[in-house]
Amino acid sequence: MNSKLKHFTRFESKELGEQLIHSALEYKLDPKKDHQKGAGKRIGCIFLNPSLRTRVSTQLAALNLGMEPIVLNMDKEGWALEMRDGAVMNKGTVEHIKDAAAVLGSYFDLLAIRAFPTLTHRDEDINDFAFGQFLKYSGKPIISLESAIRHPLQSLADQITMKEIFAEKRKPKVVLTWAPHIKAIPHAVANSFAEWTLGMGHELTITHPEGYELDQRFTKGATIETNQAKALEEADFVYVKNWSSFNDYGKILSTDPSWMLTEDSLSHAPKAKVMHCLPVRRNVELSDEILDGNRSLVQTQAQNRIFAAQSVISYLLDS
Ligand SMILES: NCCC[C@H](NC(=O)CCC(=O)O)C(=O)O
Ligand SMILES: NC(=O)OP(=O)(O)O
Repeated sequence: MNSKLKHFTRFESKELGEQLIHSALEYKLDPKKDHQKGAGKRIGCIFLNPSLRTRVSTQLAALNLGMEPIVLNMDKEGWALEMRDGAVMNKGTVEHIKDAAAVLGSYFDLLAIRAFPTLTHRDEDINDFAFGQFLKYSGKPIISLESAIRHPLQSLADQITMKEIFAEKRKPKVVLTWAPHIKAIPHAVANSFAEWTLGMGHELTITHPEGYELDQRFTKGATIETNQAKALEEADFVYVKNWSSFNDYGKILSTDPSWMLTEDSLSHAPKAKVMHCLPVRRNVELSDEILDGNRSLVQTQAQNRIFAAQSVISYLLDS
C-alpha cells in the first residue's frame, strides 16, 4: 500500500479546516465551478449501515465535480464480510475484507466508507477496526462517511454552518448537549463535533448526565458541566446529540426526558441556534417547537453536507 496516500478520516489541522471551509463556501456560491475537475474518475461510496444525507450529498458533491459516483449498500447487497485476518471462514461470512477492499480499490479512484461501531466490542471500536481494514487493504484514498469513532464530513458541515451564521467579532459560545434516546447510539458524531470545534479554536462546553463522559481523546480542552441549564446559559450554538455510555461501554444509563431541549431549556440563551446532524427522534431528543422554529439550523447543516463533501473530494483530487 502507498503510505503517502491522503485520506479524509479526521480533523488534521486548523489550517486545513479553514481551507476546506473556505472552499466549501465557494462551492456553495457556485456548485458547478469545477464541473470538469473529476471528469473520467469514479468514487465508490460503500455503506455498511443506513444513510440518507451522507449517501445523497456525497453523490451530489461528486457529480458537481464531474465525477461518477457508484453506491454499494454492502450490508444489504454485498456478501457477508469477514473482517478478521487469518479467519477460518467456515461460518456465516462469505468474503474477506482483504479481497473485497482490494477489488473495490481497483475499481475506483476514491473510496468512501461508512462503518458504524459494534457498541459491544469496545477495543475494536475505539481502534476503528472495520474502517481500518478498508484503509489497510484498498490501496486508494478513503473518505470517512462515519466510522466507529468519527464523522468528519458531518463535522466539517457543522463548522461551515457556524462560520456562515456567526458574524460577530467575539468567539461564539458553543455547547454540545446530550439528549435522551430509546436506543444505544454511537459516539462518532459527538466525538467529531468536539474534535473539530476545539481544533478550530472555539471554546466548547459539553453537558451530559453523570456517566456519559465521552472518550477524552476527543474532549480534551472542553469544559464538562453536568448541569444542563447552567451549560446552556448565553449559548450561541447548541449541538444536540444522544450517545450511549463510553465508560460503561454501549449502555443506556438514562432516558431522563428533562434533558430533551425545549424553548423552556433555552430561556437563558435568547440567541441560541440549535444544531443536530439528523436523523432526529422528534419529541425525544428535540422538541417540535425547536425543530420547526427559527432557532433550528438542521436543514442548513444538511444542505452544507453537499459542499463539505465537495471541498473534501476536490482536495483529494488535488493530492
Ligand atoms: N449519521 C448520523 C447519525 C447516525 C447515528 N444515528 C442513528 O443510528 C439513529 C438510529 C435511530 O434513531 O434509531 C448516530 O447517531 O451516530
Ligand atoms: N447526518 C447524517 O450522517 O445522516 P445520514 O446518517 O442520513 O447519512
